[in-house]
Amino acid sequence: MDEPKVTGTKPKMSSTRMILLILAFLSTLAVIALIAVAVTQNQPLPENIKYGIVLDAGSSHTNLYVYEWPAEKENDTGVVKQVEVCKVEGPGISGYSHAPEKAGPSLEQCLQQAKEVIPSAQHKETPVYLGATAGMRLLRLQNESAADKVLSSVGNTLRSAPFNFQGARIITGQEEGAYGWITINYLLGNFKQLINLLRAETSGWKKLLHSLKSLSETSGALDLGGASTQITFVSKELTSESPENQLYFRLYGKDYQVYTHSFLCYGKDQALQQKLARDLQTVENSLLPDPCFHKGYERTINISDFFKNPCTSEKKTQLPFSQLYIKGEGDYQKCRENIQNLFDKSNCPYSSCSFNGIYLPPLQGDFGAFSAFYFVMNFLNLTSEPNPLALNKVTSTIERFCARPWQEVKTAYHHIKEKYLSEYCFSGIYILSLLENGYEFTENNWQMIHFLGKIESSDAGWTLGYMLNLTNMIPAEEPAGPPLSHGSYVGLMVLCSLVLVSVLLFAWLLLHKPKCLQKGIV
Ligand SMILES: O=P(O)(O)OP(=O)(O)OP(=O)(O)OC[C@H]1O[C@@H](n2cnc3c(O)ncnc32)[C@H](O)[C@@H]1O
Ligand SMILES: [Ca+2]
Repeated sequence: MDEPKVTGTKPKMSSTRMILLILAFLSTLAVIALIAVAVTQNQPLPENIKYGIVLDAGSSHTNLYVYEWPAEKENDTGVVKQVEVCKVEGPGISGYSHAPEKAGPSLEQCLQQAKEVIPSAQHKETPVYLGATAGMRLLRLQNESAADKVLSSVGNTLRSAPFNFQGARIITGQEEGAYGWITINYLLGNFKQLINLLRAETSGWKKLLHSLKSLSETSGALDLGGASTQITFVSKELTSESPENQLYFRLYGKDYQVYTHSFLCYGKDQALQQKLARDLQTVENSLLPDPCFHKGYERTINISDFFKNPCTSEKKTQLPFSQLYIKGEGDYQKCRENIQNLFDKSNCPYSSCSFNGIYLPPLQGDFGAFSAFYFVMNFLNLTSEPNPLALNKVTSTIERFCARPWQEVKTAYHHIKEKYLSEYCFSGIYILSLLENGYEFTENNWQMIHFLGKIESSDAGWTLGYMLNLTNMIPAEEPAGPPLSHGSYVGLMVLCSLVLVSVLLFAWLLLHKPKCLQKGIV
């Protein structure tokens, strides 16, 4: 009698078990699908690269830079990098004042190079900017219409290139200083906030600690061009005495109070012109013994156009000769005394000054010194990092170099352009004088100066900061991003799924108490 009951319940039990088994199987499948979707959906997309071009039309020459960055990370810090630099043949654009129509065509070869680096599908959307610096500032002072013609010629050439032309203009000395400061701090990762560091998958503890140190610190910027020089740094003691030297930035959620000044005529070429103009005041005949050039070195200078330059015009004198013959003496001490006269320390209308009555708050923090600061110190082997050399070592090296006869120097460095080689002695002494007499660096804070040409693959200079600003790539506030990195996100998904499977399994075991387990428990 009992038998039918037994045979009646048995199939019912196994079908429930079957359903549960199917459910468990399906939920496992669902979890696997969930993980698969999470992994593939959040896979970093193949990188969409964007490009930008900036032409640095300096006084001595023009450089074209191509930058690239991943489109998705536009607002992150430190993602833009230089992928190409092209040196334009010939002089800087201000050197075309007598034939302005030739200024534009001089850029064509480098534009061609940019066309080859940037995929043609992206040419139209790639912005191109030209910023002219001190050479054009001087030309504008000397001959405004010539400066306009030069700018219009370069504008026409850039407009006819296949890129997105965004303008060709003379930037101010303030901009030049500020963008140089932005460039080096962006490249050094000094604008990085803690959240960015935690988000970055690649940053190890070492990197994290290094960046934590610099979280509250920025590096000052020292730029030495051919015609002007800039000093820019964050100063806590910045007063409102001289508003034209004050800048305020809010970058990535932090406020910066920055001091900047650009000294026109204090780039290394114009400083030499100024020095010669002073020498011409006292010269007795057309022969000038010059302690800033090597013994045995000779150079002839044409006097006719010499005083047309705004950097020398104040010193204009009538001379009974049209050519000046310079004869090198190679005397560090005499040259230093001669150059020191370029820095007028006699009058300061502010609480503290650098020179020529220009406000300078107390120097603060590290400084990155680039352009000719780097070219010259690098040639003299004085850029030693990470342990910068002491000031007395730097001075004695320059002194010894200047004392070497010109023939010996020429033979030792026959591969270096004679124009550069002949001026390293003057430039080395000028750099020391500018930093020590001008800005009052001493042996105590000299080692805060780091001479740098590049930071990773990018040249130190104002161009990157200029582009970052004009393309709105440096936000005022910290951009909101995903709270977790891709790796952490996938890990979390896997963990959640495993917990889910375990819970389901546990629930099933509780509901059904398989005999084997019951026995075990009993
Ligand atoms: O900023 P401005 O004043 O407009 O000038 P620039 O932009 O043309 O100035 P650079 O920094 O390019 O160069 C500064 C000076 O260094 C010189 N220079 C460039 N490369 C050099 C090298 O390898 N060795 C020595 N001097 C160099 C150049 O001729 C200038 O006199
Ligand atoms: Ca420059």
